Amino acid sequence: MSLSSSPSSSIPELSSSSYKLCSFTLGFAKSQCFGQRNTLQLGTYRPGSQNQSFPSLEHVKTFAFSNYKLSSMELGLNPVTQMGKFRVRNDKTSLLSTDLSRTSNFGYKPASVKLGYEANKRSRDFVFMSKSVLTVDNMVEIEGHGGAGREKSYYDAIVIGSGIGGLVAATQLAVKGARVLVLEKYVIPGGSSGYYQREGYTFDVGSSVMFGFSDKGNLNLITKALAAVGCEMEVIPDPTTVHFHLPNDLSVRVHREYSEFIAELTSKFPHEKEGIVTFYGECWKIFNALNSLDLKSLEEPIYLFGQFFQKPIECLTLAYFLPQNAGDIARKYIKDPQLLSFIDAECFIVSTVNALQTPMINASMVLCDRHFGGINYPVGGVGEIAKSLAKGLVDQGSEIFYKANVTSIILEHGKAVGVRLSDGREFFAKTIISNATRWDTFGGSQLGKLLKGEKLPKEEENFQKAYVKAPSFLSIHMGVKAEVLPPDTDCHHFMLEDGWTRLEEPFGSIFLSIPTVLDSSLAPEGHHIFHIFTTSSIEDWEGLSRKDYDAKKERVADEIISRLEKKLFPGLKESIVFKEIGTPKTHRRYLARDKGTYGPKPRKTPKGLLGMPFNTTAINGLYCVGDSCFPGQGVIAVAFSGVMCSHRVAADIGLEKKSPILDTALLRLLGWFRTLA
Ligand SMILES: NC(=O)c1ccc[n+]([C@@H]2O[C@H](COP(=O)([O-])OP(=O)(O)OC[C@H]3O[C@@H](n4cnc5c(N)ncnc54)[C@H](O)[C@@H]3O)[C@@H](O)[C@H]2O)c1
Ligand SMILES: CC(C)=CCC/C(C)=C/C=C/C(C)=C/C=C/C(C)=C/C=C/C=C(C)/C=C/C=C(C)/C=C/C=C(\C)CCC=C(C)C
Repeated sequence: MSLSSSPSSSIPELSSSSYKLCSFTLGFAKSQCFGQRNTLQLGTYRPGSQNQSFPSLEHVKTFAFSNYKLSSMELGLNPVTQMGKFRVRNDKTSLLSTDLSRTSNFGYKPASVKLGYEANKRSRDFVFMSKSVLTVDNMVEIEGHGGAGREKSYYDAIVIGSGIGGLVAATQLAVKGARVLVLEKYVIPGGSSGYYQREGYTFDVGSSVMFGFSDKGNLNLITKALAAVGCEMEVIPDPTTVHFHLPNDLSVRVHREYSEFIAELTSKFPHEKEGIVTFYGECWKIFNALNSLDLKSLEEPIYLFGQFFQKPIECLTLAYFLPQNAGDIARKYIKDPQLLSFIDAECFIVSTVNALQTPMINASMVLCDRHFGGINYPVGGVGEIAKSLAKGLVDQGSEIFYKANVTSIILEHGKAVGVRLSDGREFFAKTIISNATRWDTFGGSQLGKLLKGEKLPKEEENFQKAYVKAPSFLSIHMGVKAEVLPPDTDCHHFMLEDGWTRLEEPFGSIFLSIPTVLDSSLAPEGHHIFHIFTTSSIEDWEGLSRKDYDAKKERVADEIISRLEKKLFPGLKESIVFKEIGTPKTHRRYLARDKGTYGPKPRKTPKGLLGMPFNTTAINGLYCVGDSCFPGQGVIAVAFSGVMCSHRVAADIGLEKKSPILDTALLRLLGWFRTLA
């Protein structure tokens, strides 16, 4: 695919040749960092270079494969983080042996793969135990070289939680040379980007739509985060980001090719052709500006001023759009109410609010990345990303403990210095990074406050005034017989059949992902996965007896499935062979998120992203990362939050340049900006 990403061009030029990434899907193991599910064998960690900067040819891993074609695999490579060389070998350092010889609808047919692995990062030898295979059934409690008896170790940073935000912050710090400890309450990494397995199915816990996961540009933050710790993953390109099924029988496919998407949308709204091209063109202006920057912490003045100096036009473009929302900009160019509702739906699927409440920068990021780098699905499921990051972290000499429930943050003279676990263990570090939501970190509700006895800082009070918890989800994970899928069914669907007013109502719109359309290895032969979700608030599920709760789950799920059956998949109910229903209470329990919230949503119309807090907090030594930080919800968004957080923390612990005077001035200025939102 050739897309012009020139920062100055407002619309990319698109070639008709589409899926360059297709060639990635032939004959690879899932992740070149982490092992194949259930098949990881013992391997030896070899001593070597002490270089702790970003991986280079000298100190990244060497992989061995057999029976595959490698040439076009570029994911995870970028000018800064070259992945080293690949060579065929077959010796006892091999970690994987797997046969993935099944074919998906999208032509994915991996060959039999043998992956060898040899790393040279730290001076110590250690052996990967077979327990590093992370499945829910075969869980890990501690990864790395530490464990019991090391509780008083003094780390550079402790990260509470291993969502993608926490893992990116941790891995980025580790490659800068920091010694990091990640403490995860659950038994596997990933949080809402985790997975679970049942009866031969591998289900993604949350969304299967991965932005920022391509081999292009600067905004492929997930690819870059993996590459930084020497991992690259096999991906399957998704030809359609989402297929919308909307009121008045409006059906729109968001094709990977931008020109095809624009052609389809203008064919439905020919009278709005100019408005469509101009609105999406504004999005490209922002995307191209973002894509031209070297993304780091906006709270670090040396970097920020440096970017303004090097890319003044791009930075001013971003500063101009920072306080604006997508709906206002759409209304400048588009008048048709149905088309404006379509833009609402475009924004809703990534922000859970309409376009008038969605920051223009966030909308632009997703509305363009899906055509620029495209949406790519990781072979083996979304859970592979977190597993690879966790493995990469350990490879850097840092640690991750599972079943480690942090119940409080320890303060000394007002500074965060450590954490206490529910089993009484305490760990100490120079800095503490919380990947729990800001509500779970600071309180504001009765649940899970990590800063016990502390008064809510003014900044957090302001955050809670500006943002409320978005509702959670009802999710239905199903295994269905393959025959129920009409030919050429897309992977992701968004359905709102009755009327636009139901868009934001609980159970109003339905999200459906069928990841087995892309990767058939996730389900038993002849079957597909249906992952259905719809917004739902925890209040709807509280105060019920167990019997009533179970009955309500079945009833509500049955209604949702009936709607899908009626509109899209005749015979769906008959085809179900496995079904598991999760409510907001399930999300609260497994993701440790207050009310099971999907993330923050603005209480009223926001000033774009202006009011979103960054990573520093009012507590010295305490940082937040994840979706209650700038720029908000979404896997790529929290990955950016992780990148920003690691840069700010690295500067504060002396691993990056810093200027205390400029720091004070910038942090004050940013705090003042937030009060304007
Ligand atoms: N539902 C979806 O469609 C979906 C799917 C995947 C990802 N996402 C995105 O991921 C974003 C969230 O990512 P994130 O990185 O902010 O966080 P996250 O919620 O995914 O992960 C946080 C992790 O911290 C752990 N944790 C919380 N409190 C803890 C404690 N006290 N002690 C130890 N561990 C604790 C949790 O168990 C969890 O693993 C969401 O905004 C969402 O957009 C959404
Ligand atoms: C500092 C100041 C004040 C100023 C200055 C200026 C500047 C320089 C600025 C800058 C800025 C920046 C860099 C920014 C950045 C941003 C970003 C990166 C953003 C991002 C975002 C992202 C997002 C939001 C994403 C999201 C996503 C999501 C949520 C997704 C989801 C999905 C789903 C749910 C799926 C669906 C499904 C179906 C349909 C089935």
